[in-house]
Amino acid sequence: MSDVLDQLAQVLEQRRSAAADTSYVASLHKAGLDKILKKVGEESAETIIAAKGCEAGGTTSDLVYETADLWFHSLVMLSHLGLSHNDVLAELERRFGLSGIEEKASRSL
Ligand SMILES: N=c1c2ncn([C@@H]3O[C@H](COP(=O)(O)OP(=O)(O)OP(=O)(O)O)[C@@H](O)[C@H]3O)c2ncn1[C@@H]1O[C@H](COP(=O)(O)O)[C@@H](O)[C@H]1O
Repeated sequence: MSDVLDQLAQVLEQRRSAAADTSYVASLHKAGLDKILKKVGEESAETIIAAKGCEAGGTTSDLVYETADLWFHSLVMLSHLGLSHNDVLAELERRFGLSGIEEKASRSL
């Protein structure tokens, strides 16, 4: 499945120099970081609402759809700043197996 992320990262990179009137991603890059962050914020809020709806007995498909929107716009944000999902995956890999409780305790030493 990470093939999808690799392929999407390539497309997002290409869109940094594409015409804004033919591509949604290019239009976000052209509009700039503040516009991209606004979309990340909106999609975060929509994901929270979908998760609450899910807990209240709503469909899981809404939550999956909104989370995909959030991930997608987060990937555009990373790409805009010269980063990719690989940077985030490397950080998750570094943390893998490290208990969150132990990590927090080590910060207060
Ligand atoms: N995965 C996505 C993807 N997910 C969501 N979206 C778009 O993100 C937008 C979500 O915004 P909203 O739901 O808030 O809708 P909106 O009200 O129209 O948005 P605004 O006008 O408020 O900005 C919609 O236009 C969706 O179509 C995506 N657009 C593109 N991709 C991928 O990016 C690739 C490149 O896209 P283009 O750059 O458009 O060719 C595509 O081939 C896809 O793989």
